[in-house]
Amino acid sequence: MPGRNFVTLVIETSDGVRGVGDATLNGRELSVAAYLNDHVIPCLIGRDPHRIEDIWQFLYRGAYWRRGPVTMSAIAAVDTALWDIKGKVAGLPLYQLLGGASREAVMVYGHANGGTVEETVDSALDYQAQGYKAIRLQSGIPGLASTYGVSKDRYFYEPADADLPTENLWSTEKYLRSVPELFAAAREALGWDVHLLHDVHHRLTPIEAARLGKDLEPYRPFWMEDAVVADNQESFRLVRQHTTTPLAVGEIFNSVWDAKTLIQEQLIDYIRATVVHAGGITHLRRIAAFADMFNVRTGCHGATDLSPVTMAAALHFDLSVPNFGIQEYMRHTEETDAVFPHAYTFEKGAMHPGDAPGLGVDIDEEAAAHFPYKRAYLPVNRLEDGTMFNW
Ligand SMILES: O=C(O)C(=O)C[C@H](O)[C@H](O)CO
Ligand SMILES: [Mg+2]
Repeated sequence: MPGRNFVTLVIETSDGVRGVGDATLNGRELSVAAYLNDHVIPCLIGRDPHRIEDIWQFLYRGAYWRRGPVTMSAIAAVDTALWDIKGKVAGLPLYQLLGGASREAVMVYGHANGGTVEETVDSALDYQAQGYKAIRLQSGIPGLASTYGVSKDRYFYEPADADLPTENLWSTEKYLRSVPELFAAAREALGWDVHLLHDVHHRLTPIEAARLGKDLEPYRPFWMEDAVVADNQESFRLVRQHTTTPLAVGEIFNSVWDAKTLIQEQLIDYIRATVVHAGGITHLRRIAAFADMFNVRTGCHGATDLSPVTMAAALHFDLSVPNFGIQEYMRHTEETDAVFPHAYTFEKGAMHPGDAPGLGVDIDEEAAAHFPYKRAYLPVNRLEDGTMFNW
């Protein structure tokens, strides 16, 4: 694909109905492609495409080796393509099969970023002028050469940027000083009628995250995302004890088990698991239903490494699910949009999946063939003394 890699699965039934699914795992794309080609696709031939649940269980339980990003992204692609097929056969947009619309459209948040506070606020004003009701703020950190989330381009961001991983340097002290200043300046410039979000990208300890949450409270952020690494879900207890800043986590989760304690103990407010990395529509619905019992709302990951196929699937899910919170929206380039013609639309800070049967998105394989795979790694992060750190 232009500027980045996507793994797209196309399933065609014996009646000639075509479904598409996204299986992209940024920086590790070929592992999912191999899992699909070598282990999943042979099991699909000859099966009834309408038995979505049975096929999901077959691939999940049947593999014996459960979960993990590679397995769950591959299952997600199959599941998404099968829901697309079911919608097309029924002649209905997917959200109708999921229970129908629970709202008119879904609120999305855009990404404002810049090298300095001024640049980031300027970018946020631009998003506000475009009608966005929610904006994520990421700014360069004084004293650090480069930081995740801060793009060189105002609209398009692709962190998997090099043939071998780029190495960034990190300082928690410098970072913790800079974010409250950014939020203060943003509230001053943008006012209070817009939601402001921030992504910590797993870089704080629980007590550091607690401090940042408290420091941001006066600016009423919509959420603080990925405040700490969630491998140990209990870590969030400490953050939760100290701050009323809402917490979001889960873009790297691949099953409900990654979030069980977080949800059950109400340690988070938003679950960010999404279609492609969390087992497709079928499994994401299960996560959302569980979360709903504990007042946790959805906030699906929607960076550009999630293809327009995932974007469409997420929008159908978002429109139908009762406990929808917000949807991340990072627009794709025009070239990417041309390869994936789609029915979804953006208007006044909200999106709608459209009413085309199925997902309402397809891949133009001829156009895609002009953009061969090119290895691209996500960056890595080190502390200033050279210690490997979280990215
Ligand atoms: O969109 C976000 O919140 C991200 O953190 C983006 C991720 O870094 C990106 O999807 C990694 O591939
Ligand atoms: Mg994130």
